[in-house]
Parts: sequence; C-alpha cells; structure tokens
Amino acid sequence: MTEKPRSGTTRNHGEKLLPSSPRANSPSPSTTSSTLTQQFADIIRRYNYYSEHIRRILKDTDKSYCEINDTRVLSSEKVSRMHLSKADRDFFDALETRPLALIICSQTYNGKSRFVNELLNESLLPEAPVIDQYDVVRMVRIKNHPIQGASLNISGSFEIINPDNMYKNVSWTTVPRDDLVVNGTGDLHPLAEHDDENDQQETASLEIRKPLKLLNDDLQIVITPSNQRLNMKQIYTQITENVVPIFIYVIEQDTLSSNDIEELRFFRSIVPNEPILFIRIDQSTNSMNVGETSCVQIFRQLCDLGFLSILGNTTGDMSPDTAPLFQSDIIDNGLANFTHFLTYIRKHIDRLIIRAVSILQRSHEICLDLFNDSAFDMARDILITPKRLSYTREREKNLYESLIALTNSKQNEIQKLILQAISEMHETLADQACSVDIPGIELTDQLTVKHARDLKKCTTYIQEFILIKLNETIANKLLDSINVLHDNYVGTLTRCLFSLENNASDADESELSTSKALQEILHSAYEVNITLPADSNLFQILIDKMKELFRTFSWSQCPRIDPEFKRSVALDILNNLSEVKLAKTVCTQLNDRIRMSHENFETLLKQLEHRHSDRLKTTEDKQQRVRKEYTPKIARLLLESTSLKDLIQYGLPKQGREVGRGQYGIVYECKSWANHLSCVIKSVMPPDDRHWNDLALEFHYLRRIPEHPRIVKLIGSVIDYTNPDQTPVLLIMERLKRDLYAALKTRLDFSTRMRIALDVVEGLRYLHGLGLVHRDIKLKNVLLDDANRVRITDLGFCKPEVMMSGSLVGTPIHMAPELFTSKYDHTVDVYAFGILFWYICSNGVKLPTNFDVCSSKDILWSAVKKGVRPERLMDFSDECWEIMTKCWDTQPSQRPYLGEVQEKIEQILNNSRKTTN
Ligand SMILES: Nc1ncnc2c1ncn2[C@@H]1O[C@H](COP(=O)(O)OP(=O)(O)OP(=O)(O)O)[C@@H](O)[C@H]1O
Repeated sequence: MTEKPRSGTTRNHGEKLLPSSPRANSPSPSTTSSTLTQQFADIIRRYNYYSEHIRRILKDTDKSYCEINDTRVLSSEKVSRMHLSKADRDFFDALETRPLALIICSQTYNGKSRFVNELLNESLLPEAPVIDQYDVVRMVRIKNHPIQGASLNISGSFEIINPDNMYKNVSWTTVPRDDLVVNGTGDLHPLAEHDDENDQQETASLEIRKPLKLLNDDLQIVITPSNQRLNMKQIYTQITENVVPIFIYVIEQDTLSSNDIEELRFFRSIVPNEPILFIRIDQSTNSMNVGETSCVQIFRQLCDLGFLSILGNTTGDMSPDTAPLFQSDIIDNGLANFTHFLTYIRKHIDRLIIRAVSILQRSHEICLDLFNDSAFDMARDILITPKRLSYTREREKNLYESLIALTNSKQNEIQKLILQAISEMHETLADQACSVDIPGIELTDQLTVKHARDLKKCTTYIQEFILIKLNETIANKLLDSINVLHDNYVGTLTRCLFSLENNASDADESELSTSKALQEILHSAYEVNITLPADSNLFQILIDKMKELFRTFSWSQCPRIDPEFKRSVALDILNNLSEVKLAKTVCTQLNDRIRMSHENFETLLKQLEHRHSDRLKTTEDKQQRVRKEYTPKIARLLLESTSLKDLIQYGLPKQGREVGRGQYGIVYECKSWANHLSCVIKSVMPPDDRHWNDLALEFHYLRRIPEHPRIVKLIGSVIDYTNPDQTPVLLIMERLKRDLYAALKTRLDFSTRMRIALDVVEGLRYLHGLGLVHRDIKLKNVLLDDANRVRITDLGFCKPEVMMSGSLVGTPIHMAPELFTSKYDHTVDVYAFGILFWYICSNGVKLPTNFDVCSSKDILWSAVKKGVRPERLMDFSDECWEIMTKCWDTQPSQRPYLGEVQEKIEQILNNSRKTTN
C-alpha cells in the first residue's frame, strides 16, 4: 500500500477529521459518475490512511515485543502467547502488500459486464448479444494504467502465456469478443481434446490496463470466468490471487438457478466468513424496474443459503469477531444509483481495518495482562522468599534441638530397648545361630578348622549374624519413638524446601541442586540414619564393642564348628553385651550425626540464601522494567490501537463547551458519541513521553475496571491525528452534573454529605478489591450525578498495588506522609479520604487553617510529616472527628479498614436520620 496524501485537513476541532468517520461521510443519495469516482477515491484514501497507522502500530509492537523477548522479563511461553498468530500475520501481510479488488461474480457473464460497464461508466466489456450465455469467458482483471494495454496471463505467474497473445497497440474501447472468449468461437465441444498448453490457454486471464478514474494502484476489478471447466476452488484461488477481495454477486435473473445455488453453497463452504454484496439488476437493459415478487424470492433463497438474515443483516455491527456471515448484504435495483453500493464498500473496508486493529488491540491486552500477572508473581516472590528461608532456618533449628534433647533424654530408654531386644531375642537368635552356614571356611572331617585364623572368622561371622538381627530390632523400636518428631518437623521442612526449589525453578540449575542437596541432607540426617541399616554407624559401633569383648577369646582348644559351637558363640555375645555402654555410644553417635547434618544444613542454607538474594535482585530489576518501561509502552500502543478502532467506528466526537479543567487537560461536553448520550471529552495533550505513559496507563486501568456505579464510565478514546504536531488524546466519558468541589460550594445537607462519603468509600473499596490504588482522591475527582450520587474519576495515578514503584504522586494536601518514603500501599487512599472527609464535614471548600498557613508545598509537606493535620471545627461531632483522625494517622498500619469506616459513617447517617425524624 502506498502512502496517500490526506485531503480536507481543515479542522473545526471535534467536528471533522480526514478521512472522515463512516457516519459523517455517507455517500450522497444520488451518485453521479463523477461523485462516484470522488467518493471511491475518498474511501480508498481513508483505507490507506488508517492502514498507515496500523502499520506503524504493528511496527512499534513488533519492536517492543522483540525487546521484551530479549530482556527475558517474561518466560518464552508467555511471550509466545502475545505474539500474533500465523493467520494474523498473513492478514497483515495481505493488507500491506496487496491491492483491494472488487471481485464481480454473477449468474451470467452478461450480469457482470453490465454492472462493470455501469460502474466504470464506459462500454469496456462486450454485452449480449455479442457474448451469449454459452460462451466460455476468461477471467478478466481490470487495472488503472496510464497507457492502454492488455495481455493474457497465467494464474500464479507473472508471465504472459505466449507473446502472440500480447495485445499490442490496443486501440479498442470495447474489448473484442475474441480476446475475451476462449477459442474466440465460443464453442467448447465437450469431447474436444485438451493438452496442457491448451488448458493454459483456456484458463489464462485477460488483463486490461487503461486509464480509469475509478480505479487506482490500490483498487482493481476482477471479473470471474464464465462456463470454464475449472472447479469453484480453482476459480476462487485464481480470482483472489494477490488481492484483498471484496465479493460482489450480480443477480440479473428472477431467481437463483439450482446451479447458482450450488455454486454459492460451495463458495460458503470454502470461505464461510467471506461476506458478499448481492446486487439485483433487472434482465432488460432498458427498464430499471424490478419485480417485487422475484426480489422477495431471491431474498428468501439467500436467507436459506445463510448469506442474509430475515432479522436484517448486521452490517452496522462493527465488531470484527462477530457474525461475519451476516455482513453480506443485498441491494435492489443496483444500477440505478450506487449510494448503497458505496456504503457497503466503505463498511467492508472499515471492517478489514477494524479487524487488523483489533488483532493488535487483543495482543496488547494479552501482553498487559501478562505483565500484571508477572508483576504480581514477582512482588510475591520478593516478599515471600526471604520469609520462607528464615522459616526454614527456624524449623530446622527446632528440629535439631529437639532431636539432640531427645537423644540425650532417651539414653535410658535406648538402654531399655537394647535390653528388651536382647532378652526377647535371646533364645531365638541362639537357635538361628546353630543352623547358620559359614561361607568360605574349610573344615576337617572332625569339623575343626584347618587354620587358626578360620576360627576367628567363624566366631566373627556368628557375632555379626547376631548383631545384624539385634540391630534390626533395636532400630525399629528406636524409629517408632522418633517418628512423631519426623512427622512434625521433617514434613514441614521438606515442604518448605520444595517451595524454595520451585521458586528457584526460573533460575539456573545450581539453585535447584542446592535445594535438592538440602532435602537430601534432611533425609539422611533425620530419616535414613535413624532406620539403622546394616552398614550404618551404629552397627559399626556394635562390631567394635564386640571386638573389645572378644579380644581375650582363646582358640587353642580348637573346637568343632558344629551347632553347639555356634550356639555357644551366640550366647556368649548375647550375654556379654553391655546395654548401658551400648546405649551411651548409640546416643553419642546419634548426636554427632545430627550435629554434623545440622551444620551441613546451615552451610547449604546460607548458599541458598545467597543464590536467592542474587535471583531476587534480578527479579527486582525485571519488576522495575515491567512497571516503568514495558507496561507504559504497551499501554500506549493499546491506547493507540483502541483509539484508532474507536475513531474508525465512531469518528471524532463533537466538542461542546468547556466544563472543567485539570492540570493535564480540558474537559468538554459532548452531546453524543458512539451511541451514548451526554458525554464529556477529556482532551489531553501529553507534553512528553512521561505524560503519554501516565495517560495510557489511566486509560488502560480505567478501561479494565468492570462497570461499577461508583466509578466513572469510560466510553472510548480517540487520538486526533489531524494535526501531526499536536495529537490530543480524547477520553470520552459519561457526563456527570458537577464535582464535589462545586457541590460543597453550594453547601449540602448533612445526610447528603454522609451519603456522598459512603459512596466514596464504596468506590474506593471496589478499586482496592481489584488490587488498585487511586492515589489522587480529592474533591474534584469525586463527581456527582443529579441525585448527588458519586462516581470517582481521574484514574491518572490509579495503579495495581504490584505495579506501583513508589513515585511521588497526588495532590499535596491529600498526600499521606509515607508517600515521600517511596514505600506505600493502598492506605494512602484512606489518608486522602480522611482529608476529603474533613471537607465533607466542614461543608465547604475552604482550606484547613493549619494547611492554609503553609506558604508553599514544601512547607506544607514538612508540616504534614511532623504530624500537622487539619484542625477540628466547631460543628464536628466526636464520631466524625474520630473517623478523620484515624484515617490520617501517620502510621499506615493504624489507619482503619474502609469496611470499618463505612460501618461508622452508616451509623452516623442512621442516627442523624432518626434525630431528624
Ligand atoms: N465526567 C465528567 N462529567 C462532568 N464533569 C467532569 C467530568 N470529568 C471531569 N469533569 C470536570 O472537569 C474537571 C477537570 O477534570 P480532570 O479529570 O481533567 O481534572 P482534575 O481531576 O480536576 O485535575 P487533575 O487531572 O489535574 O488531577 C473536574 O474537576 C470536573 O469538574
């Protein structure tokens, strides 16, 4: 698409933007050839103008997404969610690179030629009887070109079919029959043989180039072939090749034949969402009167096919995603004037642009949602991870101390356990030892050992056998007594470590392994070793003890290694075990083991803390970039895409008289816009990028807030690009009667004022419930309707708590002292409400004297920081005074919940009503 100069750039603010809005620029009822050409040109200019904006927004969007991708503030999975789909990209590519084409279809060739000739206002195509209904007619492409010419083109190629078929020195005014009809004769014998070359000749299209006022580089006409042996799909591919199609179906017979119906049905099946404009013309070239009966009949047939609806088509609905089938339309008596035709073409083109801009808008919305979610996740991570780490440390310390205390206190118990195990198993073990096979020992016929060292081996083997058995029993008993602790501590610790591990999952592998290592240590320290497997330390202790006991054993007697010997060795060890010594050694060993594990745990936890603190630093950087850089950038793109959509659909709002002024903009009345009566236009001219961003965020958050009776309704937005040096952003909102400042000037009765206070609290609670903080509550941002009910406005500083980066914003007298520390939360709104409530109770707009004496903003702020607040006025009741003083408490944590404030004001209101009654 090429850039087109804008025309009619004179502008009466709010009245006219060129290209003008669809409604403001409706074609005149009777369209002559020259106005038709003019209006067509306007439509195409408008299309180019908006396309250019869309291209720019798309380019900026791609650039921003690239940056977001490169800086990895979002995971690649999230980034892929906001990227445009392949189908969307193809759509943009088509809009950018292809011209629009009116694709003219009809029941007969004659219908098409009559319509096209009428549209171009010249006899370009031969009509009946030169071409008859059985002629095989080529597809024709008509282009605007300064030099007249024609050629035969093969579909899908830029080549012409054969140099002989190039029409040089075309001088005709009407295309000769032979150039249009396949084989020139018009006879297509069904049994005629076709080779490839003949097929190409037959299906080649005729391209006509000539100076045509109606067309231009961005608009062509394509006439579908007639009676060709191609199927509908091939025809569809051929006629839509390299163009953005607008389908026109000319009906020139009384009804649709079964063949027409079949073709239309097929068309619908291959492109269900493509709308068609049906244009009914009469059969006779002379009469323009069309019979009503046939009109009704055709209408019914098209309804049956699903192109039209008895309820009326929805061409007025500009939503790009809804009911595309019913965007088809029908025009009766289509050649009489082209008014309806032009209206349809403009709406169709608007729909294309709206679809494009909606794709961008949706992508921006997804991106901002992802930012919001990730800002929330990051804030939570930054807040919770250190707490989780210290909790883990605490729990482990508790576990360690309890285990040490337990093992110390359990020495007696362990001693008893050992004694009990020995006595329980005494006989059984002795019996089992009798039948034990000792491997790797060579015995004589008398069952004696051949070498002295084998006797020691036999003895050791039986001793070990006994100890393994004993070990199992003791370990199980020990484990039972420590199980309670395991459940209490190890479970919690494991869970805590697991979540730390999960937290670190976005980070590198080493963090994962640290967490894993901690888990392993936990298990080895407090679980695995307590089960005392055969190769555990406890076992080794017992073996060592045994060795001490049996050092004096004499082997000179050379006993027989028979069951009796085995039993006596077993009994020896069982009888000589000292449970006291064993228990003590077991406890010491357990203590050592636990202490060692505890120290390991501490070392690794420190490492984990370091890694998390590095990670959290990166997270904080990301959080700042998301808050301060990317969110405003995408919000601005969203403001542009949404505003462009609104501009195309509803045009520029008409600006009425000024109703108010803020620091950043002027508010004008506007009688109606976008089907809304009584609106205001807040016109803001952002002086720099920062203000642009603030405005874009205000727009974004206000737009995302579900409708609520206490929050002003945003109807839409438009950026006025008329003057490229000054592009005011117009936010269109519902109109209210006045602001609270104006209302208090006229004085209000007590219950009305309490009602207003309650409404403000309700609105604030709603915003806080959505995670938003208003940050600029003041008299002028509280709007009142005719019944003095409130709608909170000016969400310029309103942000989700997780997106706030501690900026100093607000209106001085309403600003809480902690705003200067950069660390604050939603309670700044409670503070501001306290000041607002002071005004409400004072029933006026006079500054509190304590503030009035401050000669500058800085003096006021330093007084506020020192605790200076508005003075109590004579007629303040205790209850009201208590509410305001609590709300403006210096300590944010001491300020009341708005729910409590609401209850108290309700009580005050009820009491006042009772007194009045
Ligand atoms: N929707 C509305 N209906 C009626 N009047 C409105 C509406 N919105 C704003 N106004 C009037 O316009 C004035 C300016 O509004 P605006 O939101 O631009 O600025 P502000 O809140 O007064 O100041 P600032 O933006 O500097 O904080 C308001 O004080 C109010 O009187």
